[in-house]
Amino acid sequence: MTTASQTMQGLASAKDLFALTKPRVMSLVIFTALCGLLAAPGTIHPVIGFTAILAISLGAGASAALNQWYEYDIDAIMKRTSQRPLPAGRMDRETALHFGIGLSVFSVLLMGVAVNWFSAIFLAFSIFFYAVVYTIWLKRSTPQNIVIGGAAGAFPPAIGWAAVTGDVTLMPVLLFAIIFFWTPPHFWALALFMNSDYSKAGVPMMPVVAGQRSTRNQIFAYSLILTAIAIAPFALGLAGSVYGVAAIALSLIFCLLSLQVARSKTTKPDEMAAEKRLFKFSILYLFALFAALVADRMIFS
Ligand code: HEM
Ligand SMILES: CC(C)=CCC/C(C)=C/CC/C(C)=C/COP(=O)(O)OP(=O)(O)O
Repeated sequence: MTTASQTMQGLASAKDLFALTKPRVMSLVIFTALCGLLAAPGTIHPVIGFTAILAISLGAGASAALNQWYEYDIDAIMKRTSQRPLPAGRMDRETALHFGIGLSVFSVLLMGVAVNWFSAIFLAFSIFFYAVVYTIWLKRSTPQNIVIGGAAGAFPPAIGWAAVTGDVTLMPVLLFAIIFFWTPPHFWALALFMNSDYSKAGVPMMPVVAGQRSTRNQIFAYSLILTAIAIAPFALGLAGSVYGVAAIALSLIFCLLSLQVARSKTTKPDEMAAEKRLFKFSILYLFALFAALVADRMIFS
């Protein structure tokens, strides 16, 4: 007979399995994939489209579980991550590994069988990139970890696109590039005010290795590149004026906030209002830019 406490434990581990998928971060990953799918030319049956997004969501969640399986040691050291299921001792590593591998295989097979094998291979590559290239290889070895490894988070819109068309053209490459160049300002803004966590854990994030001044300048440089790429779809005639206006306005705010970060001299996390503002806005930026792309497609097609 199942006791009340066993039922509670069962529920708690289901909650922890869900937590292992980093649902809040992945919500934006999934949204960009959905926008890639909706912005692609051609049509997809709604059930197949839904299945593609489900497969991407499961694959992204699986890669996050594998990330935490490997990182249980540094997650235990950092205050922000210390309450995750593994470092908090609510789940063993083997469970996380089996969950991550099982879900990865299922998501790729689902994509291949129900949608197309090009998208499935693309999804498998993204999972590999986040779990192995970023987490196992780069994160602990170079301050360029999030620049190169961040590519994993930039693939989903192109996977969504490929689910419809079966290929990748210039537009999904630009969508990839937008997220690729967005990731350093998004993450380094946070790394500036979370610097002590990363240095304590010995993770060579940019502010730890190159210092705050260099990181602030690089944030601004990446914001300028991001602006050029975000406007490119409009400038090249691949998106209409709704997207164009949104891209210009959002990127202008992004650059202004980055400039404030670049000009700030504070080294105290409590005083890093500009950095916190940029981090928060980075999330709104990507949501709004991709929403504008879909709105643009709906209006102009
Ligand atoms: C290597 C690349 C990236 C790194 C290192 C990174 C790191 C982080 C960290 C440390 C946080 C704060 C804590 C947390 O909620 O876990 C965060 C928050 C967030 N990230 Fe990223 N991120 C990256 C790429 C991305 C990408 C590609 C997306 C989506 C397209 C994204 C979306 C978000 C969202 C939505 C949040 C806020 C979560 C919340 O509200 O709690 N991130 N990111
Ligand atoms: C389809 C597919 C496979 C998508 C993957 C999407 C992806 C790579 C997102 C990366 C975002 C993310 C959770 C970064 C956290 O970095 P971290 O792990 O260094 O952060 P932490 O310090 O919070 O653990």
